[in-house]
Amino acid sequence: SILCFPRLKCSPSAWHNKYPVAHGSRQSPIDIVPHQASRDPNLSQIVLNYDRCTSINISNNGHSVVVEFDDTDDRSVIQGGPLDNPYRLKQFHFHWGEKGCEGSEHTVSGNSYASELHLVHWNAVKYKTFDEAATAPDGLAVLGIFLDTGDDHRWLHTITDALYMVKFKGSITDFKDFNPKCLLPSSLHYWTYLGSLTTPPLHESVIWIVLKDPITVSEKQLGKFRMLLFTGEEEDQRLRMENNFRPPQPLKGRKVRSSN
Ligand SMILES: COc1ccc(CNS(=O)(=O)c2ccc(S(N)(=O)=O)s2)cc1
Ligand SMILES: [Zn+2]
Repeated sequence: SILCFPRLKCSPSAWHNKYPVAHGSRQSPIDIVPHQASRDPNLSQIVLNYDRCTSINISNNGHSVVVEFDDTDDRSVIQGGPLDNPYRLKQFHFHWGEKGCEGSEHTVSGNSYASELHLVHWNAVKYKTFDEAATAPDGLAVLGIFLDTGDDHRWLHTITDALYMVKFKGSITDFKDFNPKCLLPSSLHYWTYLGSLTTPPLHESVIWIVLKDPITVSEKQLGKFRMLLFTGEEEDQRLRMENNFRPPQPLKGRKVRSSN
């Protein structure tokens, strides 16, 4: 369909043609309505053990900018909360808009944030590889963090300073010694629900943990993400990477739980 014309980006509303699960029963993102979320006293706090994490590289995959980690052992994991065992950190990436009032994937009572950071983890206790976990109902745990605009974020410059190196789709460069702990808000209070990847292949394999409190970054810092391109160096068309967020999907009876 025209919505998937090779030169144009394939829009979310057309994804169902190639990925019928796009109309599935546990798709992400969703609109989170705080007072409709059920406080669950059995939900413990989430624990992030990122102290020995090993970042490897930063790349532009044509959808977002991605920082990948060494996930060959349990050196950096998320556990607790809704998770039955530790999940290994594999990568983090961002979603953002073309202006500050939209860009996040999850919304809160219909309101968008300027951007959303996703830290992707996989269940290496139950599954042998990330790809196997990515197709299992409890295979992935993605920690979502909202980005609000305001003052400069004191550590985000380590990422935004590297973005010029990965301007084009398919570019990649070393990115060592980055600990994502510096991108966390002060509170780890969260909402959690069962969902999916928000980009194709849209696998319904994600336990979502969305932090209630946003971090603050400046418009200037966010603007640097918008100088990335969806297109490769060899392509004649230059499409700026922005609005790489999927809109909220039907809840279809799912329950959103809230930590205390
Ligand atoms: C088996 O083949 C596969 C398996 C898995 C993927 C995507 N995996 S991924 O971690 O890059 C993510 C994509 C979107 C993410 S979001 N916005 O929901 O956090 S995470 C691709 C091919
Ligand atoms: Zn994402």
